[in-house]
Formats: sequence, C-alpha cells, structure tokens
Amino acid sequence: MEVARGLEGVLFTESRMCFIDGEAGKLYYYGIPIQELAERSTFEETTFLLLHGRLPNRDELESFQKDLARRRVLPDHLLDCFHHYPTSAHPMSFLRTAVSQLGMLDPTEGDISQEALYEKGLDLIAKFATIVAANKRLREGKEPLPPREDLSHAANFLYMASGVEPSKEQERLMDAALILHAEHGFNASTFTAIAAFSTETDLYSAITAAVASLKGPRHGGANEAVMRMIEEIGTPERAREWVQEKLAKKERIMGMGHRVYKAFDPRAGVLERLARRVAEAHGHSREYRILKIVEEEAGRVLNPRGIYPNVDFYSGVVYSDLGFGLEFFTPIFAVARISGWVGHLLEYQALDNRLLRPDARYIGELDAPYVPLEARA
Ligand SMILES: CC(=O)SCCNC(=O)CCNC(=O)[C@H](O)C(C)(C)COP(=O)(O)OP(=O)(O)OC[C@H]1O[C@@H](n2cnc3c(N)ncnc32)[C@H](O)[C@@H]1OP(=O)(O)O
Ligand SMILES: O=C([O-])CC(=O)C(=O)O
Repeated sequence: MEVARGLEGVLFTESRMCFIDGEAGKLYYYGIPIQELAERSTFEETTFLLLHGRLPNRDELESFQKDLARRRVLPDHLLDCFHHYPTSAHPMSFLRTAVSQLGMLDPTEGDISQEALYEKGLDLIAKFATIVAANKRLREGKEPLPPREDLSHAANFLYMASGVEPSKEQERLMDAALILHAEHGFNASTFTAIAAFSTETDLYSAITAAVASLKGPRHGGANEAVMRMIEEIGTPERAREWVQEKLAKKERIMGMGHRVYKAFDPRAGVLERLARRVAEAHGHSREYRILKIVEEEAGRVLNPRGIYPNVDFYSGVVYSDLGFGLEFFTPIFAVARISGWVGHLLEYQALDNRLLRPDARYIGELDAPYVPLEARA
C-alpha cells in the first residue's frame, strides 16, 4: 500500500457540509457559495445552516438567535477561576483551558447522544465569544463584561471585548469574518475533533483537542504569524527584499499555501476586499500595503507552484481595525470555527461513527535482542 503522507488525498468518511474545489478556488457550505454567505448571511444563520443542513425560515432564525443569546453567560465559578489564570498565557491556551473546565462543570459531561451533543454544542458556540472577550478584558486589567441578549452574536462579541457598542459597519465586518472562518471541511482541527470524538470521548474533550490543533502556526495560528511577519518587515519599502531573502533561505511565507487550494483561497479574496476597505477608511494602510507587496513578490515564485494567499493572510488587518491585538487573531478564528466543529461531530456521529485509527508502514527492526540494562553502552 502507498503511504499517504500527511493523509493527503485520503477519504475517510462522507459529508454534505462543505465542498472545496481546490483547483478552481471555490468553497460552498451545504452547496451555498461562500461569497453569498459572507455578503448576505449572519453568523447565527450560517451556524444554523451548519448544524441543520439548511437555511432557517424567519421564525426558526429568530428562536435560534434567542436561544444562542441566552446561552452566552458563563458560570460564576468559571469567571472566578479566570482571575487565577495567568494573564501572560496565550489566549488560545486560555480558551483551551476554559473549554476543558466547562466540561468539568457540566454534570452530564459524558452524555454524547445526538440531542445532548446538539445542546452542549450550541452552548459552546454561544460561550466561545464570551470566553475570548473576557480574556481580552482581563489582559487589559479590566473586568469581563456580561453579555447582552439584545445584540447579535457578532455585535455582542465586539461589545464584550471593547465595552463599546459597535457600529453597524463593524458588526457587519465581524459577521463576515466569522462566516468566512466557520467551516472548512476536514482541516487539521476538525479532523482532530473527529478523531478524539470517534473514541466516544465527550464533546468538551474533543473541542479542547480541536482548539489545541487550531493554535498551531501551520493552521489557525498563521493569522498571528502573518501580523508578526508584517511587524518584522516594518515598512512597505522593505517588503520585496524581505520576501526574496526568505524564499532564498527556503523559508515559508506565512498566510500562503494550502493543502487543498492550488488557486487563490476564495475567503482570502473576500478578506482582501474587506482589508482594503478598512485600510482606506481607517488608516491601516501600512499593514495592507506590506501584504500586497508580499503577495505580489512571493507570488512570482510561489503562484506557479500553486501557492497563494490563504484565509489567514488578510484577516489580521480586519481584526486590528476592530480593536484586537494579534494574540487574539487565532481565538477569533476559534469563535467562528466552533460552529464547524460541532456540525461535523453531529454529522460524523449520525453518518459514520467509526473509530479513527490509521496505520503506518513499519520500517523498524523485528526480533531485536533485549539487552539487559547492565550490558548497555
Ligand atoms: C486556516 C489554515 O490552516 S490555512 C493554512 C495556514 N498556514 C500557513 O499559512 C502556514 C504557511 N503555509 C504552509 O506551511 C503550507 O502551505 C501548509 C502547511 C498550509 C500546507 O502545506 P502542504 O500541503 O502540507 O505542503 P508542504 O508543507 O508539503 O509544502 C510543499 C512545498 O511547498 C512549499 N511551501 C508550502 N507553503 C509555503 C509557503 N507558505 N511559503 C513558501 N513555500 C511554501 C514547501 O516549502 C514545500 O516545498 P518543497 O517541495 O520544495 O519542500
Ligand atoms: O482546510 C484546511 O486545511 C485549513 C483551512 O483553510 C481552514 O481550516 O480553514
């Protein structure tokens, strides 16, 4: 049997949730093009789509929004504990620990029936934003703010993070960013969640594992790495030379390349337009201009090899504009992706539910001698 390194091209289940046409640079959630959703939907509506496989009607959407809003409040015990988490911890470590702790606080943690999974999943979808916003406030030496039920998920997240009710434009930006990040097939963190869940562990454990996986700079952590790259480059004038030096040393340009896309990631296309808009309107033009030059200069070498900007390339410009520091970029990704994780666990359990257990070709010795400790060099 051939070894599929990195599990590339391996189909391990079936799914209706997401289709990625990597050659054409197209992405669909339940058949709906991502650009349509980013432009016209809300995070709540897209989450309903990912959990139910169809768009809600007006009444369903209204009651789903209310249900999510009611679930935003964190248990007092968790909020108390937040004051003892180290403020220096990376926000992804904070989130990972908070999810795990929510599991300990749930007396029915181990119930993984479809009904329980849906209920607990909705709870996590609602609470992720509250956890991340609380962490941001605590890092700034401020008290976390209680969520508001009268605001949308995107607006409430921005309100809890900053203490100020966002403008309609800011709410729309956040909604679009959350929709673009909500789902992406069998990426590393979703696969991690499914692999854990296939052992019949509980939802909190599977999601804690997924957060851990998203944190890595080859996956969700790349958005933070892109902003660090911008800071290292410093000025647009320095960008071309910086890229050439990096590529000459065979180092990677963060926010570029993808296992599935061999064309421009359609999400990066939408985010590029949003980043350009905020750059023009609010003066984040240094960051945006550096990225445009990196994209062009690196593209000369990398585009012919099918390496283009991915979703993590331009998102940071938008998040900065919304008032977030770079260490919160990956947590914002998680605030969105929790919907995809929960949707996939529900789907996998209903459709397949087989233990995930791949294999490797053995290339070691056989019948090696057991050398007693005293006789070893
Ligand atoms: C939300 C997301 O997860 S999107 C991805 C976010 N990650 C990043 O932006 C990090 C930078 N990108 C990368 O590291 C890669 O493109 C990955 C990990 C995302 C996907 O890579 P894979 O499909 O596994 O390809 P692999 O790592 O095998 O690389 C193949 C070749 O392309 C090159 N390559 C891939 N990405 C890049 C890049 N960003 N810059 C320069 N070269 C690259 C590799 O060096 C390698 O070259 P080689 O064949 O000469 O050794
Ligand atoms: O699909 C992948 O491998 C990574 C990705 O873009 C995502 O998770 O959004």
